[in-house]
Amino acid sequence: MARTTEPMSGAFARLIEANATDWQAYTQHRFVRELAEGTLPEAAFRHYLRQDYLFLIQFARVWGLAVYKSRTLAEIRQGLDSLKAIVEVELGLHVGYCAQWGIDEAALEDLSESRATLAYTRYVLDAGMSGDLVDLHVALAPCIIGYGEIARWILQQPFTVLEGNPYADWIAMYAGDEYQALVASELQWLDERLSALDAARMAALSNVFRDATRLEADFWQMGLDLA
Ligand SMILES: Cc1ncc(CN)c(N)n1
Repeated sequence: MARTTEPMSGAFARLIEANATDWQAYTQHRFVRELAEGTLPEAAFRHYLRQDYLFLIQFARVWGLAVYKSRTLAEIRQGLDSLKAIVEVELGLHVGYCAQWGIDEAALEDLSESRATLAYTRYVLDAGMSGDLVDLHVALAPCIIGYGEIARWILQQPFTVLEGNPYADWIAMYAGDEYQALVASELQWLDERLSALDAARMAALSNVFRDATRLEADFWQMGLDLA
């Protein structure tokens, strides 16, 4: 598990710096702190897990859109690999994990999306539809890179308790090497693309990043509120 949070230094870091307050409100949200302490009410976590299943389905559509928005074969492969990873691996793991929390697959099939899930997922789809592949990846960054940072942050906090913490598996999954490698490759992709852009384009992307970050924070809040 990754136990250090080295500060980011590439072009993507500029998006975080420009939206530091929103980024902190998301990555250090009360939901995250209570996960780390193991004090999060289980009903809140179950609600989050259910909605996250619906989130992942929409997330698969986002990668389908990324394939469509690709200009090169390498980009098509990247989108396709991510789409396959969600549909063939992540959703299966999520269903298995939900079962451990007493949520069976039939119950997942029956769910309807909360407003926070709708708002966030459709925002990302729209950012991709109306923009290009960079807009799409920037809208996804709070999701992909954010969870990696959250897991690393949790491991560094003095209040974090892993022993006997019902959420320890969840923390380990996002702090684990496999997820952290995904984060590193997404960061590299973004750093390469963003470093070539001018200030006006970066300012527009910063707004996309800010909105998606706020919608991630709302997703945590939705879990706390059981909304
Ligand atoms: C809402 C949300 N955001 C991010 C992730 C992790 N990619 C997730 N599973 N769910």
